[in-house]
Amino acid sequence: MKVERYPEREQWSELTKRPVIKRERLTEIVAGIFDEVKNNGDQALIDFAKKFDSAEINNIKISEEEVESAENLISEELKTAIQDAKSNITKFHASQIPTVEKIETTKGVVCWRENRAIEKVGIYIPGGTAPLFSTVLMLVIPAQLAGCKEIILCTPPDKNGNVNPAILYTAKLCGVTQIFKTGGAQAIAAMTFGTESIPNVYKIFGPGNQYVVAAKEYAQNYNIAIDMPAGPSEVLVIANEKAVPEFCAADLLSQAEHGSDSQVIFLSTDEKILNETILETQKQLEALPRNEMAAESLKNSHFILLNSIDEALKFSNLYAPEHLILAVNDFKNYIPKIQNAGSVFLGNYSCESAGDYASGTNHTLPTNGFAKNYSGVSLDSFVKKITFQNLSEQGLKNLGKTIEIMAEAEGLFAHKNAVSIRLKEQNERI
Ligand SMILES: NC(=O)c1ccc[n+]([C@@H]2O[C@H](COP(=O)([O-])OP(=O)(O)OC[C@H]3O[C@@H](n4cnc5c(N)ncnc54)[C@H](O)[C@@H]3O)[C@@H](O)[C@H]2O)c1
Ligand SMILES: N[C@H](CO)Cc1c[nH]c[nH+]1
Ligand SMILES: [Zn+2]
Repeated sequence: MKVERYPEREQWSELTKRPVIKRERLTEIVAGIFDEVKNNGDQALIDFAKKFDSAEINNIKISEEEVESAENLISEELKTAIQDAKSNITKFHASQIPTVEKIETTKGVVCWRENRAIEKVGIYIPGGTAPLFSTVLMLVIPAQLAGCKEIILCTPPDKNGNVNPAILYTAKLCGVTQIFKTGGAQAIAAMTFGTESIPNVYKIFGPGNQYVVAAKEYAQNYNIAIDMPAGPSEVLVIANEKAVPEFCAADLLSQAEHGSDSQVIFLSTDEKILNETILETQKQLEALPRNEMAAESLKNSHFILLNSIDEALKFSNLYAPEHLILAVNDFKNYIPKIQNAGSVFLGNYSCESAGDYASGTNHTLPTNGFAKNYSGVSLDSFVKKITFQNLSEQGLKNLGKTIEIMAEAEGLFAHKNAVSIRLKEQNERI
């Protein structure tokens, strides 16, 4: 845990660096895994499961019986919670279904856009440090609402060769039937090339560790689209004198526990709140079960005292956090100043876990500064938008001259002629 008081602006870029493995090293590892999967298909996935997950598996595809029996392995309480979360996530994402609007740009010239769902999509569900069945909801619900025809799901096996029953239950609840036991870069490679068991897809979605993120980036060399770089979790909390240190510490730890390469940042304008939050973070860390990861992650994390909330927001926009918590009472005044963030939590009661599980927003979000240029997953991520236009005879007459002049100026006479030939015909007919 590093503490900085009023750092100079020149120090800010150092303070916004994430603890990442060298990109060249990651690409080298991922390229090797892609080659193996391309050449050896399912056998490579079986070998990688042994190497990386310590799992002996024979079949990559999870059988219907395995999926069916998962329902009996989880509590009724958990099933109800998953269904509650599903309902909110569905409500929020259904509200993103666009309506088609036809626009007459010039009299007789009508343009519009229609959505078409991406036909084949691959969903990655992380399973290394925690079985993230909540991510199944976050990805399959918008895929189904968008109308994707084929949705396949890959997730790593545990060391007994099994997949957590909550992942299987949630997948079935959301209507996914093709589930495969493979994780990491090899799962991304399998969805890129296809194997004997796993179909290839057009777009790959889902968060994961640095290997998964690098693999998704690499998959783009093979004409595969991806949602975004959604890597190790991060949160930045901005707190003033009205913040509650216990709440801030709990939020910081909630993201720190995701992995040793997660990063949490605390910015405060109040020395007392800063000091109390540091103490509270230590105290809550000690009381946390399975706290090794959070303890490691806190070593990469910064607690920083700044002069004002405006200054904190400038820092935050430079950092571009996956999650931003504004633990200030007058948060409304600051919303317009937020430029770069994946998802924002306003006020003392908007804990980040709400967005992780059940408020309705999507938790698959850009990390590592990519909130500067990417959005989190939404219904839009699962659709392509096709533009349409219809020009009436009169419409082309109205716009034709403009097109002809521009085409001629670009030296593209065939373009010009496509208009002229029609207008000539029109004139001759009149
Ligand atoms: N940004 C987001 O939206 C978001 C959402 C949820 C989770 N996350 C993040 O997802 C990550 C999940 O990571 P995870 O590790 O728990 O699960 P994971 O499923 O992403 O990765 C596990 C896989 O990593 C591979 N792997 C592990 N060590 C390797 C090595 N040395 N070389 C090559 N491959 C290796 C293995 O194949 C293993 O199956 C966490 O960092 C979490 O913070 C991010
Ligand atoms: N915080 C993660 C995104 O960074 C999502 C998650 C899933 N389960 C718990 N948390
Ligand atoms: Zn989380």
